Formats: sequence, C-alpha cells, structure tokens
Amino acid sequence: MPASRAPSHLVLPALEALAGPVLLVDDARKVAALTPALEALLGGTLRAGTPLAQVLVPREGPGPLDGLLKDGRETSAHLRVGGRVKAVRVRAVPLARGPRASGWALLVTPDALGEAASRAELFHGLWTQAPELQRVFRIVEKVARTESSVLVRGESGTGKEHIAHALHALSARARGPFRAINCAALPPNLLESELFGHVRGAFTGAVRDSPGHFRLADKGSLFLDEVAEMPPDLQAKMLRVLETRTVIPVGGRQPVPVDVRIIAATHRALRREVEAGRFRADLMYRLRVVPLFLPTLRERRADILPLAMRFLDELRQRGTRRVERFSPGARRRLEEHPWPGNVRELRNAMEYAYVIGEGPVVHEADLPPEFSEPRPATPEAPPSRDGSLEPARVREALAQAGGNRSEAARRLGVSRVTLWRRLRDLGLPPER
Ligand SMILES: Nc1ncnc2c1ncn2[C@@H]1O[C@H](COP(=O)(O)OP(=O)(O)OP(=O)(O)O)[C@@H](O)[C@H]1O
Repeated sequence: MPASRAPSHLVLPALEALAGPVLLVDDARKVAALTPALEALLGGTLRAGTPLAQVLVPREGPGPLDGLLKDGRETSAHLRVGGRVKAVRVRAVPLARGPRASGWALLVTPDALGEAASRAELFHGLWTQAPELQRVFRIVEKVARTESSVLVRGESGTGKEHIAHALHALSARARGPFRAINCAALPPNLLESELFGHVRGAFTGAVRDSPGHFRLADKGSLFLDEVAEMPPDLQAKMLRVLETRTVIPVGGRQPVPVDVRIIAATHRALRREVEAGRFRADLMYRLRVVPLFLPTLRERRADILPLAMRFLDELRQRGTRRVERFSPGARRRLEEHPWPGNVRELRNAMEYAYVIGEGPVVHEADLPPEFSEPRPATPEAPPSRDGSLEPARVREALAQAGGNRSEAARRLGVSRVTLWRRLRDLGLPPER
C-alpha cells in the first residue's frame, strides 16, 4: 500500500492526536467527519453531509461563515448538536491543493466564557450568570407586585440602586416618580429637611417652602440608601411617617398625607445595628418585611471576566479600540482580586485598562496600580522574623525593580507603606 494512502481508521485518531477536537468540512461546506474528542465535547455527533451553516453559528464578525473560514482567526461560535447548543472557539485551517480550498479543518476548543454567557441573564441593567443573584431577580419580580417594604443589603457597588429601580419599574407605581436619597451623605438636620421638606423661615437660609423627597415621591417609590446611618431622632420621625403615612415639614405643624413605597438599602447587617443599640428595632421591622441579599463580586467569581468583557464592549461602542481578550496574567489578576468596590470597581478598572492599553489584548500592566501592589488581605510578614526586610534584601529588591518602589514592595511581599517606612528607617530616600 502506498504511504500516501493511510488506512482511514488511522486518519481521525492521528488528526486528534495532533490537533484535539477537529471538524472536517468539505469544499461544499458540508460536514465530512469529526474526531471522537469533538463528539465527546459536543455530547453527540454530526451527520456527514449536514450543511455547516446549519450547525455552526459564529457569534462575532460580519459575514456568517465567510469570515470564519477565510481569515483564519479564532472566533467564538455556537455549535448545534441535537437540541443542544455548545459555546466554542473555532479556528479554520484551509486544506488546499492548488489555489482552491478543498475543504477545511476546524480546530475547536470549548469556550468557558461563552458557556457562561448562555446561562447569563440581564435584568434591568444587572448582568449575571450566578444563580444566587438570579434568585434575587425572581424575588424582585414577585415582591414588586405588592406594597411590602424591601430592604436591600449588599456591599457598595453590588447593584442595590439598580435593584431598587427594578422594583419600582416592575410595580404598579412605575408611572409615578422614583427618588433616591443617601442617608449617609448629609448632616442630620439637612437630611431631615431633604426627606420631609421645610416651610419658609424654618431655619436660616430657608427662603421658601421645600417639599422634600417624600412628597416629591408621592405615588411613586423612595429609595433610602445607607439607611443604617440615619441618626436616632430621625429614625423616630421616619417611623412616625411610615405609621401615619403623613409627613410634617421642618418648621411646619400640619401633617401632609403621602403615598410612597419605601425601598431601603444598607451595607450593614441591620440586626446587628439593632443589637448594638444604633438602630430602632421597630423601624427595622417596618423596613425589612422582605430582605434581599446581593452577593459580592468575589462570591460570584465566574461573573468577573464576562462582566469585564461586557464593559470593554460598551467602551468600544464609544471608542475605537477593540479588545478581544485578556492575557493569562491579567485574567489571573482579575480573578484573584478581592473587588472591595464590587462591580463598580470592575467597571472603573476596565475603563482604566481600555484607556491605558493598546491593541486587542488587555495585559496585566494595563490594570490599575492596585493590581500590581501586594494584596492587603494577605497579612504582612513581620519584617524581623523572616528577615524579608533586611537592608541587603531591600536594596536588592530595589535594584531588581529598577528603583520602582511599588514593584520592589511587590517583590518583597509587603505593602508600599511598609517599604516606605523601612526605607526611611534605613536612611534611604523613601521617594525617588
Ligand atoms: N450585575 C451587574 N451588572 C452590570 N452592572 C452592574 C452590576 N452590578 C452593579 N453594576 C454597576 O455597578 C455600578 C454600581 O451599581 P449601583 O449604584 O446599583 O450599586 P450600589 O450597590 O447601589 O452601590 P452604592 O452602595 O455604592 O451606592 C453601576 O455602574 C452599575 O451599572
């Protein structure tokens, strides 16, 4: 048998050994064969002769299949097998004898991000694939139809205000106003008049009547952000408003009826605030009929990269740079970061990376400076015990880092502040 005629039962295993999951397509763009690894990946097989366009749908690029087959770049796509759809990355290698392609070998890898995207949900501007957060969305849909008061608990940047908006938008009050006020942002006396309004002359500067947020939110919803920060005397007044459904403006006497649904939010455990005597139990029970807990971003790490890509895509709509992926180092940094500022911090980090970097890849060096600093969560090694800050080591780290203090601190595994202190103690210039 001539060597050019390999037995056909060897061809696919050989192909698979060399290239992993592969789909062979003939020049009529029909499925010719697939390797067992691809069958395993798809959880089923494709019939030979099936038009490729019926089973492979690229998720990027202009022309449906043309781009994928012509430009040889790896592309995200959906492969349909039976009733299932699998998110994959595909690169087409033309099999040419002479000028014309006699077919293609499609090199296929699973697309974890794409898979995640197909489980994902966009709910009133909040994107997630985390079942914990999707459960919150379902509760929001139900409770929106009622008048029950809702307390949203979550760290900064987890989407509390978006949830409040969604509750309002899905409720019978949707045509009414939605007002938001941050109870931590104003001094107590100002907060009272912002909430309940004031009459002219109530205090210096009160040159005219002011309705206050409660009356402005009449027939709508009022979002009380950081409600745990409300001072005690105002908590008492708030309770009275909720019980009587009337407000008395600062400096006024007449109660004014209001029809407002309260949605409150806090990053604190309100129960603990009650136990510590900082928050009224009766007000907590009024506000917390339906508590909702928003998970932090570090509790749903699988959301980090897809959300980051979404933000980069949004930026592309306004800018010119097109980001396609993260370098392995950048991926690791993003996935390991503790995200104290949650999704807001992620959005800002992507804006930074978009502006600072260039080209289709986000590198580690494009991330904001805190990503190259040692993490505060890891306790710093006591300098004297492991000798990590001996003068010689400090000098060596500085030399290796080309004098860059942040980089030297990272190499030594200490914070910049610790390094700064040590440099000062050693009589070395802490700043360059
Ligand atoms: N799941 C999400 N998907 C997309 N964007 C999100 C998500 N969660 C939060 N964001 C974005 O993060 C930012 C902060 O959201 P929001 O203001 O609702 O958070 P918050 O919990 O009310 O924050 P704070 O307590 O600091 O006021 C917004 O830009 C919002 O679009």
